[in-house]
Amino acid sequence: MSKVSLAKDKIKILFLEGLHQSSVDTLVAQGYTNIEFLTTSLPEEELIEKIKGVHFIGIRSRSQLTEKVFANANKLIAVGCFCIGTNQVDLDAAKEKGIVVFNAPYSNTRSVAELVLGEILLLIRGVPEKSAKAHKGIWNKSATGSFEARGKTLGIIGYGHIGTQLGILAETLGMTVNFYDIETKLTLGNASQVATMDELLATSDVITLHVPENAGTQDMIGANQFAQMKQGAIFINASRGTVVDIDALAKALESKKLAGAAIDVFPVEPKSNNEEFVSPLRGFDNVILTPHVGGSTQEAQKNIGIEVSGKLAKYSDNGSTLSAVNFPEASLPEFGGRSRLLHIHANQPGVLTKINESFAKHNINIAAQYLQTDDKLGYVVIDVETDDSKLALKELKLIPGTIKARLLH
Ligand SMILES: NC(=O)c1ccc[n+]([C@@H]2O[C@H](COP(=O)([O-])OP(=O)(O)OC[C@H]3O[C@@H](n4cnc5c(N)ncnc54)[C@H](O)[C@@H]3O)[C@@H](O)[C@H]2O)c1
Ligand SMILES: O=C(O)[C@H](O)COP(=O)(O)O
Repeated sequence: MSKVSLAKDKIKILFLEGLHQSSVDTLVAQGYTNIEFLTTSLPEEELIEKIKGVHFIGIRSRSQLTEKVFANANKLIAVGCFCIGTNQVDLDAAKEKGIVVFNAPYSNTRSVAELVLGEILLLIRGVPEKSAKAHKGIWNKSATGSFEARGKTLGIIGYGHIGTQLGILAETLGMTVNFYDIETKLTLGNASQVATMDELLATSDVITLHVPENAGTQDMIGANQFAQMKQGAIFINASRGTVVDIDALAKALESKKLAGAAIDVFPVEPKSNNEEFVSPLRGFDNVILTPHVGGSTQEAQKNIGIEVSGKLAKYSDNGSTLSAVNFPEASLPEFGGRSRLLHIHANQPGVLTKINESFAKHNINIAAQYLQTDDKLGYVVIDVETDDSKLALKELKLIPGTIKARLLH
């Protein structure tokens, strides 16, 4: 058989944003050695040039994979988001081109929960302000505005992986944990779900956000919501910058409605460590500002590298799309001595029948076949004898509705 599948060392991989070394090691250990590694994100125009000819791209939260970028991604097979959030990727545009997107849904959960827990303890004691004063030579030994976390109420908005883990940790400090979520959630520990966000805002001593960025969460906390909070409440956002109206937050701090805040994410974030951080929140001594480092621990980054590179390698090696965020999920067995073909098509009636008719016509024996669909896409995986694979690929490409057809091996 002449070789029509791509050798592993010909598969071009582009990693942006300084991924952990484990991301590279995991792929190299599986034979994928053609990796370009950049430490920064790229502006759209540069990315458009750079992505041409790339088969796999790995990013974190800063790289914007827009429709325009995907339109120029002539060889792209899959995207690895080496983080939780996938809002930086136009998932529909990727899907329309048959490009699978993976992420790491849990690997940095604990790191964010620990950071927020630490911030709660520091803010409730007024430590950031006292520390800032001490640095200026001001000795402010006083218990005014300084409290224990024990017995206080933590209000969590978004009770998902991070929110639940934080809730458990906060309970060990003796905090009462309430949460608001648009879904009815199984509560962990002694947490209580409240019916409305207004109720949560009005009853919490500390409010922390753990929602994703989407149309429903855009500016969900603004002047109206700050007005409903308790006088002297503490506010934390380590979710996404677009969730909070940052000018309204600055006003709530200026007016002393809030006793303090910790903010890790911003509506506009510097593209690299060389760019200045500009924000109306600079200069408040009672505000902890961190440069989007909620998930930036050695443990999280190492695990994310192994997890997401592992998913990319598995998709490349055997077609598994398990835990893809924009694609029908298929968990597939190994294909032994045969060849495996992948066929991604628009989910319209009759595609599988046409494939099977075409293979029958050409006497291509199907050893195994798997089909997964969602509202837009159909994903068929077919194992055939290696001698038939080249013809099978040619026939697959002719099926109406085909978005991508590939021979894995
Ligand atoms: N600062 C960081 O470095 C960092 C690290 C990891 C994750 N994040 C952000 O944190 C977010 C949450 O992470 P997660 O793993 O807990 O996600 P998750 O998907 O497990 O949980 C999100 C929860 O928010 C709820 N939700 C969605 N819309 C809501 C709304 N309008 N009101 C109330 N609840 C709503 C969902 O039902 C879900 O329970 C991520 O989407 C990501 O953007 C930031
Ligand atoms: O979505 C996430 O996991 C966090 O926002 C972390 O993003 P980062 O990898 O860019 O730090």
